[in-house]
Amino acid sequence: MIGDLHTAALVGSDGSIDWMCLPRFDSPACFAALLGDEDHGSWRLGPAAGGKCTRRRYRTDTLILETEWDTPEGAVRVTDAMPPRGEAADIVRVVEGLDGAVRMSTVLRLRFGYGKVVPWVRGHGPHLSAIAGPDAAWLEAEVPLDIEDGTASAEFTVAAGERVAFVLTHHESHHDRPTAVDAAEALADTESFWTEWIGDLSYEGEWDEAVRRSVITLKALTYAPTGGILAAATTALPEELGGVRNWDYRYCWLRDASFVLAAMLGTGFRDEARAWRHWLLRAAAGDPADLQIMYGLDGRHWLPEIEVDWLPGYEGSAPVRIGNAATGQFQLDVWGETLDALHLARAADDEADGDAWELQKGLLAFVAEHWADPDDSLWEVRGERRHFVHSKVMAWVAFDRAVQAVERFGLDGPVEEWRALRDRVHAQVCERGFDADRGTFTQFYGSKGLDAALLLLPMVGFLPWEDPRVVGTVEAVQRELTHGGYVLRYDPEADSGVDGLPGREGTFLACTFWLVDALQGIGREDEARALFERLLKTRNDLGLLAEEYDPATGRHLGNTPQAYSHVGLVNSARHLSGAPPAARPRADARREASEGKG
Ligand SMILES: OC[C@H]1O[C@H](O[C@H]2O[C@H](CO)[C@@H](O)[C@H](O)[C@H]2O)[C@H](O)[C@@H](O)[C@@H]1O
Repeated sequence: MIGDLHTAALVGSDGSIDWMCLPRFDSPACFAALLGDEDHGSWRLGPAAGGKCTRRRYRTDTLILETEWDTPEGAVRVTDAMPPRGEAADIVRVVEGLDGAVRMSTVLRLRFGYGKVVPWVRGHGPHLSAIAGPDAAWLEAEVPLDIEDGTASAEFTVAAGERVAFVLTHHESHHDRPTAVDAAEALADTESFWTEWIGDLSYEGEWDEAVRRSVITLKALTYAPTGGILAAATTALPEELGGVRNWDYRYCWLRDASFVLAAMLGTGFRDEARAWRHWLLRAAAGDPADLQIMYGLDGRHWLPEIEVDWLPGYEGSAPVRIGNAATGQFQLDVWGETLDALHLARAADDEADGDAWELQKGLLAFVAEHWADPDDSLWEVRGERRHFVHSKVMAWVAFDRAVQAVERFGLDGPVEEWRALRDRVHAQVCERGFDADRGTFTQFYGSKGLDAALLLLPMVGFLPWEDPRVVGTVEAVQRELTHGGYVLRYDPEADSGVDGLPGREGTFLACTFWLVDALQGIGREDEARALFERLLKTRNDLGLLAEEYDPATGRHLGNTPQAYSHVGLVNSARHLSGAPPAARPRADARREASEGKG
């Protein structure tokens, strides 16, 4: 991935950019080969003989990608970057001869509108323009280009020490052509931006390189103009190859963003936390009953889900979806996660209240009225609504953080009512959500299934780590919900199918990081470390993680790179390096546990 905090592009190991939406992450793609073939839009730049690179890496602590090929003719490097956004979006690609003289080729197929629209492509001396509908792009190339059927291509030779630069600039078609950036200056600006940004990192634990790459990836998934945080940079990468579990993640989930915020605050990035809080206050303004579980990058509410029939999908995994119908779901956990994130922000930042507290009181009134309703859960199931245990626990979190806001921070509110609600939810979960015969909490009240989200119960302070019900749950998840040593979110076949979808899916990387934290929390540190090391090996060659992983094939599944997974990596590294594995549980929960009460 390269990106400019407005959008991102995915570059293959063959030097082809196969995914890119312009001008924003959630705009229609102009390169959609990832979900079809090269005719759905791609830009290849590499040796004319083709093939995968010999090696690639990010230039230290930046999003500047260096891809190198060793060939029989010599060696060559392509450096790709998107400089900080100025007048327009730019992609800079610089070919550099390292050894010998290598024959190179480039083929640019711009296909706007998710691969459907072939633009008019015209040459203008040393550059070309491509225009269709609202989109226009200009390519500055230092080699002559052939143009045929909307495709621009060139073959050229680079000898050691020579450089050939390409700059692609996008703008709305009704605007004049923006000033093209200078490739060398743009690379220098990109390097300065990232190097300065990472300077705020306060992490001093083990696995420093992996943590640095993960926080850079999280930053790259933020939309700078609004502070919104995306779940992932792609749509429709399948959770099962050939299956239908293909969703659009180019939006801001309150849950995912709350997790990112906690990881960012834990590693010293307060500006991002503040920007996200402002985004949240704008997005959630209005009636608290209308709070959505997700919004667009700018806080927009309407994200209708449609299926794109001209894209065959990644390795034939159809449908390709744009938009996300989960927008309209009731996921009770989101209120708890949002209130927890604002609670964390309050503890870290003096400016965190004001309007934010008024919003929180409104959210609490809603939870007080609806915590006993069945919901769609954090897994956004498309089956029947249930009384999901994790959702109820997050309602407990909502009231717990409200009580703490009054007790610790002196804010105003009906604290007695919140205390009473907190106790009622706690008692109900312990009575109806725990299966004493199996010694574990269950996915929903009365369920025979398990849920990896139950690993979070001690993390949020619902019960202490040493409580036998926590230990039993961690052990049950490890025993029954793992595949090849990695954790599934839940068993889609338990309870006659909970998610309403056909097929199965890969193991969920965020949940596997939660198991690392849980093993450490219950005192099995060696196992936690071994699992963490194994998880690090699932990163791709650039340190990136998708949403899911198939241990049988060693392949990533689901959208990529995914914020959830990188949050998991950062948090587990912090915990294993000595940060407490959770906000410490309430003293009274500890006491109740030791007295054997619910
Ligand atoms: O499994 C069905 C659901 O899958 C997606 O949701 C998942 O991704 C979200 C974004 O990272 C995450 O917040 C959620 O916990 C995950 O289950 C998809 O977005 C849903 O539409 C779909 O129903």
